[in-house]
Amino acid sequence: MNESSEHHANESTDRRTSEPTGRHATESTDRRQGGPAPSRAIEVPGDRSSVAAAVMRGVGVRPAWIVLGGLTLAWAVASALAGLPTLPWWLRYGPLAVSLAVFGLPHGAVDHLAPARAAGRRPTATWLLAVGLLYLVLGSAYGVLWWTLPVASAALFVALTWFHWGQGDLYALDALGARHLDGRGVRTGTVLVRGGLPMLVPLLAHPEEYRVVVGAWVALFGSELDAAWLLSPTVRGALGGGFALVTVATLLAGGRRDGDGVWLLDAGETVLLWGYFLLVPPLFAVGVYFCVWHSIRHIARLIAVDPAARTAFAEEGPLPALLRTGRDALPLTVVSVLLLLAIAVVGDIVVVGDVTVAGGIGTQADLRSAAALYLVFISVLTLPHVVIVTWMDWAESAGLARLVDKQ
Ligand SMILES: CC1=C(/C=C/C(C)=C/C=C/C(C)=C/C=O)C(C)(C)CCC1
Ligand SMILES: [Fe+2]
Repeated sequence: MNESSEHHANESTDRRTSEPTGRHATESTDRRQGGPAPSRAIEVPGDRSSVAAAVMRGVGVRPAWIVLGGLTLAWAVASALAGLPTLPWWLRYGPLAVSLAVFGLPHGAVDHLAPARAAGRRPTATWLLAVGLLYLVLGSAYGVLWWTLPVASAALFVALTWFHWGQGDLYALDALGARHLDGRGVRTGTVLVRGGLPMLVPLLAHPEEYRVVVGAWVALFGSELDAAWLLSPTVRGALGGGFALVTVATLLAGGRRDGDGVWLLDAGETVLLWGYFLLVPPLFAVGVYFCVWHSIRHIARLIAVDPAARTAFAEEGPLPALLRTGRDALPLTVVSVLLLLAIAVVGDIVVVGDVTVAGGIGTQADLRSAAALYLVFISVLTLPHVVIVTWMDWAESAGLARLVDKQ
């Protein structure tokens, strides 16, 4: 039996003995998805849902708490002692730069393998072709939209990220075995709250930086952002008050269903993220969150759906599992970075051979445009990525799928 068919057999064992994130897969799901005959199956240590929960806890949750909790605390102490600290430019843009190679961009660079694995199948050329086509069609459509309607495209990017990052956290809570999310209302609220924390809360406390960042996206296409109304204290106050109400209502609704350990974790994370995004300056805060929170949680999911990485985690621990997934992500991460560089050179954002590049990108304006180009590039990749992740939710009967399927 070659390596990949062996993995495939492992997967079928897991599918029969447990559920994707704990609950809904049955043998009939397996058959519907065309799983192979179970008789050749080889045991993976631990069933799929318990390994998935352990990966999510150890890889997805704990490091995120340490980093974001530490930063929030450090920021609170520093502001109390010395007034509001300002970040040097390299630190402000640092996390975004790091996300090009570590966790951030790579978390989407396994999209060509992940949907097949989530469905309990082996990725084949047909899967790769389908994912490639999806990226080509949706990515170019969004690229054209940026050229024609930059401001609407910027709004769509924030909305899409709100949805996608909320969807990611909902899945993570499911993987941890949440029982308090067993209802449509509380699940919708959770997507809204978890996505709104990184997308709305920075606007409440740091409107000017928010405007500058989004303004730089549309400026790439020769447009200007006229968002004075959105930045006014009245509008921000109303948005913040409304969002705080939704946050409290969602947590209370969950707590009434089941105030167990995962509910406590959910409430703790929600409070942590409120504090983090209120205190820490947006570009840095969102950059760190993107790498350490959203992306690592998705990577934990990627480990759990890949029989080989799951076995590596169960037998050898998190690092070998992360390395396996990292290896899967490497080729398309390299292709994406090269593509981004090519676009930057063609679009005159980064002038290769210029002294400003040799000594680090020169001015603040250059840096701002480079970061804007990177974020617009991410937005184009995010549209198909969201389709893939939503599809995975359905394949695993988790996350968003349980919002629609279940009351
Ligand atoms: C940087 C930044 C923003 C938006 C970032 C976005 C929208 C990032 C999306 C990343 C995605 C979708 C990654 C893939 O999963 C804000 C909040 C507008 C203002 C503050 C700084
Ligand atoms: Fe993602």
